[in-house]
Amino acid sequence: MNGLEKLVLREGGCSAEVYLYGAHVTSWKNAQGEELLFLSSKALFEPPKAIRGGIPICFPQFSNLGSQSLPPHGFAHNRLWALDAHPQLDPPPNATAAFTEAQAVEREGGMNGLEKLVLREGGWSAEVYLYGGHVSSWKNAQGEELLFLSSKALFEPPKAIRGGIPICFPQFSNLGSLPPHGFARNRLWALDADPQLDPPPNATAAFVDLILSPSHDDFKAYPHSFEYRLRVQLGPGGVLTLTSRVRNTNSDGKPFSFTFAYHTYFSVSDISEVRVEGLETLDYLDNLQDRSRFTEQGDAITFEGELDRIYLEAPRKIAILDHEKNRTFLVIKDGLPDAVVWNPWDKKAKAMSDFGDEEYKHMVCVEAAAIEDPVTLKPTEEWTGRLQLSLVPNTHVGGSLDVPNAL
Ligand SMILES: O=P(O)(O)OC[C@H]1O[C@@H](O)[C@H](O)[C@@H](O)[C@@H]1O
Repeated sequence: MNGLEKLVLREGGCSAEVYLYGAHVTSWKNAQGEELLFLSSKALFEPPKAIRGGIPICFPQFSNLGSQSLPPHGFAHNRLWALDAHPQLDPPPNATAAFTEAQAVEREGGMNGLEKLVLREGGWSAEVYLYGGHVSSWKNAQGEELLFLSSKALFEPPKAIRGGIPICFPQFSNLGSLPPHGFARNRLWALDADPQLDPPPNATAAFVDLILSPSHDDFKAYPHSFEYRLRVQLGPGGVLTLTSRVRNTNSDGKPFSFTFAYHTYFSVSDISEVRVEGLETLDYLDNLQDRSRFTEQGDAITFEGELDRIYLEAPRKIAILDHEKNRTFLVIKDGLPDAVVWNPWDKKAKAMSDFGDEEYKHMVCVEAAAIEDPVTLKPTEEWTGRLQLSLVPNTHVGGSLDVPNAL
């Protein structure tokens, strides 16, 4: 209500709602959806007024039984509470009980005061900025950063963050009238209080749900109503999963189309030692040659210069082998038929103000995407595009790297 943030707990068909304002439980429903708490139809969700109904917390004073200087029932019910990242209380013994993502998610001030969420799971961590719905960091249990983030990345809206996982939506590159890569990466997303998606079955996974709806200006440039929900989840073994759900909420009965990419920047030790496997023999559009169509000939993609290609109908799994680090990134994609591979090399690196001259040596973008056939949604239809990233050791077989087995 009134933009106040709430958390929704769900368990076995039952649900409860908790507002950060007042730490106020406002709803408790049985599996038949019947409300069990009273909430006045005239309740105001307007701080500093307390919410009439639900479970207000009277603290540090009940009624007027105390100091005259405290308001009746104290002040806890009129304050904005925060998610507690270190609750010093065990999770519920019943693993199916719902508890807030506060268990493993910390809300912190990031660069330039932009807010970020930190997910933690088994020593691994990931960071997500509300600005851009942008994953800026993914670290293993040894604290090594697995995503590339430029030392010159600007955290200055409306500039996109250079590195991590920018989201290209509703347009990839300049394939349309919108700014390059659309606008999702330059907007402030909100925490999604009602993600309409069950919590991960594994209760230990840390996750956060974000939502983006078009602003007035976005609507002028892209005249469609949509809800874009993004879940970022860090699961056991450090598996990082991004699930995007875009719904057409147009009331004019019109469909709309978009192109999309998870523009993932992987951190690699030396680009000239990197191989991308899984895209061999595919057709691709070469962005460096007016998007002309070619067929990949080599047995893996290696890098000796600038490369900027859209591989069409790419398989679900792609591997990025980092020879020097003896490790492989596995990219698993669903709902995303294409895959972009990009390295700017030296000249283009120098031309980018938010990218170090030599940094192209330590990054490669492999982007799960939907480009050649734009996604079209009729009103009420929803599209899901999922990206799953994991890290495995390289397997050497007779001197060559045997990734298909790992896949
Ligand atoms: O500088 P931007 O807008 O973040 O784009 C970076 C690159 O993104 C890639 O996805 C494109 O294929 C490239 O052509 C582009 O240069």
